[in-house]
Amino acid sequence: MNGHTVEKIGGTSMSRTQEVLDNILMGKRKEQELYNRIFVVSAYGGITDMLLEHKKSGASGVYALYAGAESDWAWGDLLNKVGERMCEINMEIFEDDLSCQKADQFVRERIEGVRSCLIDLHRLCSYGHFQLDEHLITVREMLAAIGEAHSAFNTALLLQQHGVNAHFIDLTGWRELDNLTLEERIQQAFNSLDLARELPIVTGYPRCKEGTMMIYDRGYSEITFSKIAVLTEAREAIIHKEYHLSSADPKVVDKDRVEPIGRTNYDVADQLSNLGMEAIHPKAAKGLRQCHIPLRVKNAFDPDHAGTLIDGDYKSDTPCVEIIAGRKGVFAIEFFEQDMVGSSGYDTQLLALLERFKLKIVAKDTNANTITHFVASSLKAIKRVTHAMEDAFPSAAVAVRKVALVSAIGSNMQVPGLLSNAVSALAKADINILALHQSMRQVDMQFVVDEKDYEEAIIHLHEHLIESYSLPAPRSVGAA
Ligand SMILES: Nc1ncnc2c1ncn2[C@@H]1O[C@H](COP(=O)(O)OP(=O)(O)O)[C@@H](O)[C@H]1O
Ligand SMILES: N[C@@H](CC(=O)OP(=O)(O)O)C(=O)O
Repeated sequence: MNGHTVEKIGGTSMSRTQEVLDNILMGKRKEQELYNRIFVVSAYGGITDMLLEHKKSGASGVYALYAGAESDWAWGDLLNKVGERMCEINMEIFEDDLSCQKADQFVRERIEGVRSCLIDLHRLCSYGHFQLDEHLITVREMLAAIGEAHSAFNTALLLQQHGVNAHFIDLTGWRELDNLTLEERIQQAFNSLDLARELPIVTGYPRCKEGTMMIYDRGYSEITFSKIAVLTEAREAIIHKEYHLSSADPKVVDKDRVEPIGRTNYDVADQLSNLGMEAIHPKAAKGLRQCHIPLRVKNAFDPDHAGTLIDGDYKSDTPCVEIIAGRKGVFAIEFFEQDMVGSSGYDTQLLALLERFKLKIVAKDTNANTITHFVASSLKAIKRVTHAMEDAFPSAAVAVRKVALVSAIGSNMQVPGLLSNAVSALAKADINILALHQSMRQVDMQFVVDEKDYEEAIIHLHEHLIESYSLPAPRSVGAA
């Protein structure tokens, strides 16, 4: 294990550049304290959404317009807008004209390079021998890369202006003819770096043989971050976020009511990430967990606070709920088939269909004749899969409903009474529970509610299970 840290700055935080510079990148650090850190940066907030598609609403970005080919040139107009937005960001960051010009020139080169590839591909595909579908994943990779190249280039330039020996580490493989694996690309970049004297600012997007977007898709910068931490044997991995990892989303529960979480474990982090909260990408957590590298989640704007320490072994001393988290916009696909009773194999076939249409399963439940999958995907994909289910099982009834999931999560929840408290908190708030799940490991209790009840459910569960919760007194042996 080495003495350095690997640190990731998310897109929302990156947009507050001056604060990031004052709190994280430089702060009050003296010369030597600036080094022995590796920074992995995400694209500025909203940029990847414009390049690909909006992460939450699904609204089309350049990629979606190009892939959909609904309008031949709409993607080009949007690509212009991305370039303009990037140059606006440059202007906000760089006070001197020379640096701003350098940053604008960098943006122009990348945007125009990608544009000419996309136009050429369009032309090639007009002959029919080249099929657009076969190249879309490469298009997606190329577009995504521009966002992180921009933010990493700017951050390195800004630090150099402040006298720091910062290096722009471009893992996007721009105009490089090699075809390296992720591991090879990282090793190649870090082989010749002296971490004691050089501060690497690394693109959160890496181009690699495996296909970053194909395997990890959105949120990929956390994979890069985790792989770098593992390969360079970091002492600690740190994620800087917009908020403290809190007992509930501070945008839903009043900021004064939520508490930062001091410690938790990777099991809890997986549950959060499954709900889309992305405390850390599950595939990123795996590498860190296996190499025993502790992960710290810090609030980018509260630098003196130690943040949340996540490691493999932690269990809270007393049983409690640590976080209330949830996800809106989930579709419940209910598959009802009376012939299912007593026979097996239905589940395997349904899973194969969900896999074929690349639907992300967030939760599922089953009984004698019904299997319900709760999935997070676009309505278009849901319609496709339900039609496929109806075709494959003509006598089954398939119903779809939009719902929300709300979970109470904790590293040690094995105490009687928690579930009944949760259910009564929701009942008191007049919230109808559509389904509920709890596994025997008892790291989470999950409630399915109508989408309109999402916020209220989080607020009430937080109030009753965290704010005003005290452990039930143990029952004495022999009590009546
Ligand atoms: N328990 C929680 N603690 C902190 N933030 C949360 C929690 N649940 C949801 N969030 C939301 O997560 C968002 C932060 O997302 P984040 O992944 O940090 O963005 P980025 O990666 O762009 O920095 C915030 O907008 C916040 O509302
Ligand atoms: N910018 C990319 C990669 C990423 O990880 O971003 P963030 O750290 O802001 O979630 C995305 O939006 O998918």
